[in-house]
Amino acid sequence: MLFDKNLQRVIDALSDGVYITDGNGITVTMNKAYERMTGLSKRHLIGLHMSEVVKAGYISRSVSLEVLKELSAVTIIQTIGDDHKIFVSGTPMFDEQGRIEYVVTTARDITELLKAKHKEEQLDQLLKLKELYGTSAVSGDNQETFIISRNTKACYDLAKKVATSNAKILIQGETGTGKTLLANTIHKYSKACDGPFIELNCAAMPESLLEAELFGYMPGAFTGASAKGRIGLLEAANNGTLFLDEIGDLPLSLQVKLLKVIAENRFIPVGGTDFKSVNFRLISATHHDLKNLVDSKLFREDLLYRLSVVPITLPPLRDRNDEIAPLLEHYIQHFNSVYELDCHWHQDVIEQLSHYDWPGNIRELINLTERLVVTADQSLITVEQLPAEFKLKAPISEKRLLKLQVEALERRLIDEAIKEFGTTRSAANVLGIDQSTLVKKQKRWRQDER
Ligand SMILES: Nc1ncnc2c1ncn2[C@@H]1O[C@H](COP(=O)(O)OP(=O)(O)OP(=O)(O)O)[C@@H](O)[C@H]1O
Repeated sequence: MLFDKNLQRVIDALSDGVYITDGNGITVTMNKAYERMTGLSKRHLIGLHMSEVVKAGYISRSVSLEVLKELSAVTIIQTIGDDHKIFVSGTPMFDEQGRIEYVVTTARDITELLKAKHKEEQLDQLLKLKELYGTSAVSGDNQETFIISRNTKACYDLAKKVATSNAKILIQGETGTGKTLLANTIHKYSKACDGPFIELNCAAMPESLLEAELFGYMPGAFTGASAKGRIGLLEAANNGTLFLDEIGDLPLSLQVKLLKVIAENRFIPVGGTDFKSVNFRLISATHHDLKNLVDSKLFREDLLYRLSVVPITLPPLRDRNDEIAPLLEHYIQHFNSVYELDCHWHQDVIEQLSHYDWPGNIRELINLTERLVVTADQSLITVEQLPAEFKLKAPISEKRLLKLQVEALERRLIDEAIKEFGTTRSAANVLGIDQSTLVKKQKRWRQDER
C-alpha cells in the first residue's frame, strides 16, 4: 500500500482537499480537508470504484474517471449541497510503461471566493451609481437592490440607527414611497432579524376578520371558525417583527385592544380565556396624517404616542428628484432580465419623467417601466411611447398666462358682485358691463369646467 502513515499525515496537513484513486479508478485515500469540504467519510469510500461512488450519489461527477478516459488532466467546478462550489482538478500519474498508476485530484472550496467576487462586482455597481447620481443602492439578503438618494438617506440612516433598539417606529408617507421596504430593512438590521417578519395590512379586511387575524381564535370561537382554532399574527410575530401597514385604518375598537397588548405584552385570543405572552418589535405605517385622524377622533391619541416613539416620514417621489433617473435605470434592467429583453431609455424620456408628479410614487414608476418594456416595438424607449399623462405639457406662453390671470380676476369680481347685490342685472350695473355679457361669461366658464 502506497499510503503509509507518514504520507497520509503529509496530505492531511494540506488545506486543499486531496483524493487519490489507482489506475483502475479505485479509491486509495483522501485527506481530512477533502472530508471536511464534502462531508464524505474516508471510511466509506476507500476501496470503492469511482463509478460506485457516483452511483451511490456521494458525488455528481467523477474527475478521476474523466482523467482515466481522457488520459490527461481535467478540471471542473462541482456543486456540493445547495451552494458549495468546489474547484476540482484531477491529474494522472504515469508509470514507467506510460500507464496511469494513480489519479491525484485536488479540490478547493471557492464558495467564499465567488461570494467575494460577486460582492466586488456589486460594490463596483454601487460606486458607479453613486458617482452618477449621488445615490447608493443597498442589497438586502434577498438580493433586492434599492435606490437611496440624498433625500431619503436621512430616513434610512435613522432607521438603521434605531433598528437595534426595541423602539416602536411609525413610518409615514404617501402610497408607494417605500414604507414596507423600509420596515423590512429595519427588521433586517434589528436584533430580531433571525425571527419572523409578519406584515398585516389593516385596511384590507373587515373589523371582525382583522381581530381574528391579529389575535387568533380558539376552536369554535365564532360561526365559520376553523374547528382547530388558529394562532394570530401577534403570536406568529413572537421574537420577530410585526409590521402593521395602514395603521390609520385600524378600527377604534381594535386600537384599544392593541394598546393593551403593547402595554402588557400579552393578549387573549378571540373566544379564549387565558393570556398568551408575546415579545415582538412593532413597526407601523400609514399614508394618513395620524394627527388629523386624532383631531377627527378616528385615531386614539394615546396609541399614536405609543406607536411613534421614532417617527420617520418618507418623502414623495416628486421631492426625490435625484432618485428618478437611477430608479428608471434600475427597473428597466430588472424588467429586461425578467423578459429577456434589452430595452433602454432615451435621455429625453428620463428628462420628462424627472418632471412628472408621480402620485403613485415608486410603484407607479415600476408599473410604467414594465408597461413600456413589454409594449416596446424597439429597444430604445422614446418620448412618443409615453402615455399622455406622463408627457410634459407645452409651456404656457406669457400672453396666455396674462389672459388666464385677467379672466380669474374678472370671475372673482363677478362672483363677489352677484353675491353682494343678489342678481346678475344689479351685479352688471355695478361692474359697468352689459347683463348679457356677464351671463355669457358665466355660461362659458361653466362649460370650461365640464
Ligand atoms: N428606494 C427604493 N429603491 C427601489 N425600489 C423601491 C424603493 N423604495 C420602494 N421601492 C419599491 O417600490 C414599491 C413600493 O414600495 P413599498 O411597497 O415599500 O411602498 P409602500 O409605501 O409600503 O406602499 P403602500 O403604502 O401602498 O403599501 C416596491 O416594489 C418596492 O420594492
